[in-house]
Amino acid sequence: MSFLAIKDLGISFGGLTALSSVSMNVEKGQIFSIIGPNGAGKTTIFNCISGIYRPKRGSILFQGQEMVGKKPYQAAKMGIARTFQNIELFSHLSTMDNLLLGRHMHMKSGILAGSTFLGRNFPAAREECLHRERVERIIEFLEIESARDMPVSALPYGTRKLVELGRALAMEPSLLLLDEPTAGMNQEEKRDMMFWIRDIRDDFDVTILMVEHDMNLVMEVSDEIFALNFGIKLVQGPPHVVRNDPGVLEAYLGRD
Ligand SMILES: Nc1ncnc2c1ncn2[C@@H]1O[C@H](COP(=O)(O)OP(=O)(O)OP(=O)(O)O)[C@@H](O)[C@H]1O
Repeated sequence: MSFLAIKDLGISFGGLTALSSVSMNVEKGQIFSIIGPNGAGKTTIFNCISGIYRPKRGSILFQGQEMVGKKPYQAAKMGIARTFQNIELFSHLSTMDNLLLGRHMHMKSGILAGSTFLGRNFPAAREECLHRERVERIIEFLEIESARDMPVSALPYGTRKLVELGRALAMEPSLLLLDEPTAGMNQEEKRDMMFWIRDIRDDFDVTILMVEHDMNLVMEVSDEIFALNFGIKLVQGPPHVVRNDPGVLEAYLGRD
């Protein structure tokens, strides 16, 4: 059974069919990209997987469990974390605090209890230390030490993207959904992001599902690619197959 098996997924908004009978299989440990022109339905697939949208038809089996009907917090508890097209962080809080919030669902005693007990022997304080250690590891891994205590609002855009990625990692997901991880980045930041994505898969033992417009990055980093247009599957396959698919070429370059 596939790690993530999407079958016959369909959803409409008013008269607009955003996804029409979409099926795809993602295997454990893959870097799997979803591509397609603007409005093709890519983010809608993410929203269905993470419980933000409830599809009208079809099923989404994640490690054998049905996700359709689950709420976003349930998807998170089951090991699905995501980043957003437009960065979603608490901009007045520090990098550290944003990442600690990512650990929230693993906390037994809550952030407040952990940070208000002074004695290190209180269970809540001990737990808080463990969470901070985990977060420190992620900060080190993403090389954002200099941003640790700064409010997110004061950070450059590329660093904020990394903080959002760090917060998703802090949730210890087994499936990470990255929605346009390099949007708004310069070439150097994009290259760095490509290495992060590979390293994250390898070091954090996480399967990565990514929506991305930068075709160079997609072709270089993906094990498997799913292309769609107008909510309809064009092709699924490894980069060399998708790159040469006539339907994909037409969707991106036009008929002529
Ligand atoms: N909540 C919603 N209400 C109405 N229409 C929606 C909603 N969510 C998505 N759509 C529509 O569904 C279609 C697919 O949108 P989606 O955001 O999934 O596209 P996308 O492939 O991610 O596009 P982009 O690359 O521009 O982000 C679009 O026509 C969009 O306007």
